[in-house]
Amino acid sequence: MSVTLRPVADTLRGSKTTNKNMLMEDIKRPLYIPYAGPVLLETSLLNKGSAFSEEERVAFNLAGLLPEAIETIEEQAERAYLQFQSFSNDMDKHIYLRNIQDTNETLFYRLVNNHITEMMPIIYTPTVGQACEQFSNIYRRARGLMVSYPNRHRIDDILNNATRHNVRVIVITDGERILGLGDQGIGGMGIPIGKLSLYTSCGGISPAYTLPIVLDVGTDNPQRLNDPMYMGWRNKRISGDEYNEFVDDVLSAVQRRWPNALVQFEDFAQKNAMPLLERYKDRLCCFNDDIQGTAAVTVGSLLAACKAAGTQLKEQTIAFLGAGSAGCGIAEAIIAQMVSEGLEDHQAREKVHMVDRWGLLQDGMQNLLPFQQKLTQCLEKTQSWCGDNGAVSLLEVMEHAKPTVLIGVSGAPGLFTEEVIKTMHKHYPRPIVFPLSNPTSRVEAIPEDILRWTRGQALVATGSPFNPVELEGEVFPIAQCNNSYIFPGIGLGVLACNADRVTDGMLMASSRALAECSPLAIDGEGALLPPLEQIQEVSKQIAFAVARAAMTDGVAKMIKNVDLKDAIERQFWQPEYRDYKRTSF
Ligand SMILES: O=C([O-])CC(=O)C(=O)O
Ligand SMILES: [Mg+2]
Repeated sequence: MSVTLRPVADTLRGSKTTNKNMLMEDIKRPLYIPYAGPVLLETSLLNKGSAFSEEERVAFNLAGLLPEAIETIEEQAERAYLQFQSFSNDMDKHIYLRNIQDTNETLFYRLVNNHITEMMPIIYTPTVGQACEQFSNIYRRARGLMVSYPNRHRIDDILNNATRHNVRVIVITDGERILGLGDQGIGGMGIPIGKLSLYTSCGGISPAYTLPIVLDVGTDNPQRLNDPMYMGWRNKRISGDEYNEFVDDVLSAVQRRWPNALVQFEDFAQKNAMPLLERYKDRLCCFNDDIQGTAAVTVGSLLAACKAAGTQLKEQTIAFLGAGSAGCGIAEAIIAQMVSEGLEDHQAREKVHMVDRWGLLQDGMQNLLPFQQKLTQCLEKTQSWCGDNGAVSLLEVMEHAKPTVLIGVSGAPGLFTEEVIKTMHKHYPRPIVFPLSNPTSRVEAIPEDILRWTRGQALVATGSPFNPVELEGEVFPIAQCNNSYIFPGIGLGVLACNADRVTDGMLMASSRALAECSPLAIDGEGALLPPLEQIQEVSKQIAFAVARAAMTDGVAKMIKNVDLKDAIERQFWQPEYRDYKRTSF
């Protein structure tokens, strides 16, 4: 079933102004542009292809460069969709869409927005994972910035070469932990490109404001290093001081060049992800999507599930498989929410069980990272749970802690076994099971199995998209609990109120706003998360909550008396062609 979200303009407080009209006026205003002829056709942000009008074809020296027919964007999108459908495999579809993105961005977004449910898995998870692995093999055109270590002496020059000048959102990776696929070197660029496509498609951030960056610091992936096609710096990864100084230099240069840009850290390896976030969160407007974005969407989904069941998060007992920075980030966000519901910090921590490859995190364990040390269980509680080797396995946690919620962020496929799930179900009739690892090939268990093992009683959400499951005549929709429900709204909110930091309060606000949009929470039945067709409205609601939290936390530089919902509507870019007027060339 589907729920109709009221448009953000109706649901949010404030005067009833005609946001849509204001936006249409902006679109109607002509753009004065300094390009003509083939250069204009090759400028992807401005190209309209066959939609250039007769007057524009004359004014911009395009006569004879285009077919006779003058088309609307909708007609162009229809043709592009037919071509898209003619490809039988997802990689070819991905290459095809990326090509449209590189030649006509407005058309690309119109097409994607028209078919968001079908195309999101092609431009984003899971197909983007394969596109990262094969990045050099399928390479066509330059996009974004590749800042390589050998070029470290000219970082400012590199940033000056960006084709976009007014950059407001940057997604940056060093390609070391791409989804669950490990080190892909510069192939990691596929991820910032895909994430930023969603910033535009789902969050209405103009593509002119977005910039993907990959830090080319080498790769330790032997397949990439030995591949004659590999296009990155053919070198082992730099590390330690060398790495930190390089990242510092790049981020300082970014801050000088675009002081107002939001920086999203993406798919850094565990050893760097949390330290980078700690180093920059009070210096830059930034967040780490894998730690904080995943945490926000997971807490939002859990809040929705609890609301539907008439309980609170503080009443749940949680188990994690995967105690890396993403898992621990989610755990801390869950604990913060439980504390806000009235638990003491230590009571909340007792409810959260982190299991990694060495078993349950317990007091006194060797080699724990600082963020893991806060998430151990005390030995008095767990000593009777131990197996023969002194470690406590996931199965033993299921047996003894009797969790109601199981979250997988391990990147290790198949570890939610039948025995694990059935043990959980034995103790709790309606288990909540979120195998979140991406892409599809890394999922801890497939939804169909989990539902079969629990006779349809589990509430399942995954990180990658899965089709609904049919079981004994019933159809179960599978929510995609992916940070893509969160980061576009955060970006929109940050831009709408000119925030200069991303605070914990803003992230918590994004979770709560998402939970408010859940069909299951609203109606007590249906999908846990809203359908993708509603993602733009969801992003606006999240943006509103995020901007309000930014104001409360004193990090918004919004001019007084500006209506926030207007600011969000006005910020929201839609793929429409604008009229062009010629300026002097
Ligand atoms: O990209 C995605 O689908 C979610 C994500 O951030 C990750 O798995 O690293
Ligand atoms: Mg990621």
